[in-house]
Amino acid sequence: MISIRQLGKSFQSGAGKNAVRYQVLKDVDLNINKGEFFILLGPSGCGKSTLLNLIAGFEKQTEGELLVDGQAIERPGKERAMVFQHPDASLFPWLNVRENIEFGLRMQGMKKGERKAISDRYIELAGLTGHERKFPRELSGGMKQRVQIARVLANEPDILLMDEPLGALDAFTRRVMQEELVRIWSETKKTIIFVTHDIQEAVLLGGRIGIMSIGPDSRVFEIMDNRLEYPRDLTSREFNLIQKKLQGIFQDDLYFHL
Ligand SMILES: Nc1ncnc2c1ncn2[C@@H]1O[C@H](COP(=O)(O)OP(=O)(O)OP(=O)(O)O)[C@@H](O)[C@H]1O
Repeated sequence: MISIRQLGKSFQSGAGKNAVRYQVLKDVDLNINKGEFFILLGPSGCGKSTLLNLIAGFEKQTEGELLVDGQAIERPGKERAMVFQHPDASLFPWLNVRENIEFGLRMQGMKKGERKAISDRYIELAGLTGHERKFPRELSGGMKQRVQIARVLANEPDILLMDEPLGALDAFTRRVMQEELVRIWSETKKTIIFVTHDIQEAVLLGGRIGIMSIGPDSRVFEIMDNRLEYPRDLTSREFNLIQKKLQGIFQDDLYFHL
């Protein structure tokens, strides 16, 4: 579904004589299949968000090829939706939960009855039943994130791009939301590309885990298969083996010289 070949992205800082180019990504090769839960894992600053922004069409690559269903990505598209770490940045404070979820549908000119049928479905799926009339300021962090996910899903994208969507939540809420996300993914069969720097979260969620090297010139240098059954047991021996294997990669001196 998503095919990435020899992808590179550099940014220029400063101008004229003082201009400096920083090559964030170089030679990224990656295929992501329809319906998979794919994790991009790497330390802070390695370029995970940059790669996600390229797939979203928010940025343009400087080298290489990025295709979705055989088409080059030139700009953001309805079939790709981003879920950000901080829902406050994307929710409208003057709209209640239902109105926020229906926003994109209203912009498309969809009639009220049709909109309600769709928002009902995603309100239920995201566990927001009973909170439809609340405004963002009246919601907890986890609930706001549920609204953002429901709103994105209501627009029926094929691909969900999630940039550390649970990173701002407390540990307890984060665990609940991780489980919820697995449930939503298995019920909707969406393709998810999920960015994290948390190894445990990667093992808990990912079917495949793409491990990124430290920047500059970052790339996905290894893809680990994770065939553990969902929902996953954090305390199981198999879970801990995969987690340890990943920790080993990041602690190895070789990692810093990739
Ligand atoms: N618009 C930009 N202009 C210049 N440099 C940028 C820009 N966006 C990102 N970078 C640089 O690219 C590098 C990778 O940033 P990016 O946000 O993709 O990393 P990340 O792995 O998502 O980090 P984190 O986990 O901390 O969010 C950083 O060195 C950053 O300074």
